[in-house]
Amino acid sequence: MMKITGFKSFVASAVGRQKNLGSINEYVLNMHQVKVDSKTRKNILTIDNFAVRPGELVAVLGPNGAGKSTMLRTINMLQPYRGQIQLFGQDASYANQTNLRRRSALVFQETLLLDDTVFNNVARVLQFRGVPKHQIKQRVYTALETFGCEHLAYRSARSLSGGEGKRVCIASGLVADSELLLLDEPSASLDVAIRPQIIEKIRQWAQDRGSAVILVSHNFTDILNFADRAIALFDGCIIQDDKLENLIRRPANQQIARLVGMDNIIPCKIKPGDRGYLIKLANSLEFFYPGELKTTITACCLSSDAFYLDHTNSSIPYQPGVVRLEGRVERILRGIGTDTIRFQLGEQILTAKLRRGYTSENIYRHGKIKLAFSPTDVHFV
Ligand SMILES: Nc1ncnc2c1ncn2[C@@H]1O[C@H](COP(=O)(O)OP(=O)(O)OP(=O)(O)O)[C@@H](O)[C@H]1O
Repeated sequence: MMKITGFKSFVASAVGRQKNLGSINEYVLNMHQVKVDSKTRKNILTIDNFAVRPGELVAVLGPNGAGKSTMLRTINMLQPYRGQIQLFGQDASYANQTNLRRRSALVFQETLLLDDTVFNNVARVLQFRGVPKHQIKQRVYTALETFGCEHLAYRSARSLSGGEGKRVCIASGLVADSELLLLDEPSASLDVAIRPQIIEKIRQWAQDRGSAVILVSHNFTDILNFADRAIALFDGCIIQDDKLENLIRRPANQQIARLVGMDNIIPCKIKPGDRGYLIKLANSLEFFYPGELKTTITACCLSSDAFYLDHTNSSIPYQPGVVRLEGRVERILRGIGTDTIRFQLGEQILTAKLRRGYTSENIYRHGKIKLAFSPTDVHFV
């Protein structure tokens, strides 16, 4: 009787909390007002709201020490926290944590394997989840094969190289087909040639099984190949949570612009006019911007692929919708298909990416270069 009363009050309080956190099956993860402190430091993590739907592929970006690993550990209930975390519709503070852990998997940044064979390390994950014995061998081999380590099955985990160990950790993390995968730098210590394949295999594996993934990575190529959505974490707080494309093209501030590798971040001043704004860049270039802008803007971001070669006569100084400029070529970095041109404009060095055919014939180091861009390709922060 006591147990039933206890259960009823647990359900009632869980239902109360649920109102803050949305409907039960809509999300695999829902964080609300979550704070993590350590003994020596406050606010390692401060997440107001963050939710992940089944099957979503979310990347987490942030500089060293931003709180990315802490975030994954907190979601995996390895870190004390205040606030509300709901996993698979259940409040993580009150539900059976072992059951919740069986439905998610964390691949740590460090290679963590027990002193046993590779096969036994991976098989243990399935044993912990109560998978019938007769299924274990085949599932372990499928995971090992997918991540290119079936030949290591009976090697001691201690004898593996860094990259081999990492692949075995990925196989262990994915073998149970969990509904939520938390991956902390899965491609770190993998060689450059194999990295895109492994990331693609993780993506494919997750999509085939409808698993949601939260991927932490410093490697921007991994993120581009993997995620649909990305969050930028600074000082433990989510600064931007957006489609990956928006995060790259429309970063919320200069820090994120730098983090996503925005090539040209140019300080600017803006002056309101009749039909828009006059933009004065620090390198003395001025142009007219026809849209709405916030008055707090301090810089203009221009992706290197927004530039194109200006073949027109520069005696036509102004044409609506086009900004023209003349710079001095400092460096030409030859690439496949496109060349990267570093050029000086006023006091600043800017970067343009141009199609190879043009640059090899017409552009020389220390020569002049005439470029143009559209004001609508500029993003202001
Ligand atoms: N137990 C702890 N005590 C004190 N500070 C801690 C503790 N755990 C983490 N931190 C600090 O919290 C911050 C976030 O650490 P975390 O490992 O989550 O960062 P990260 O974004 O994963 O960094 P990296 O990209 O370098 O792996 C760091 O400044 C770290 O030093």
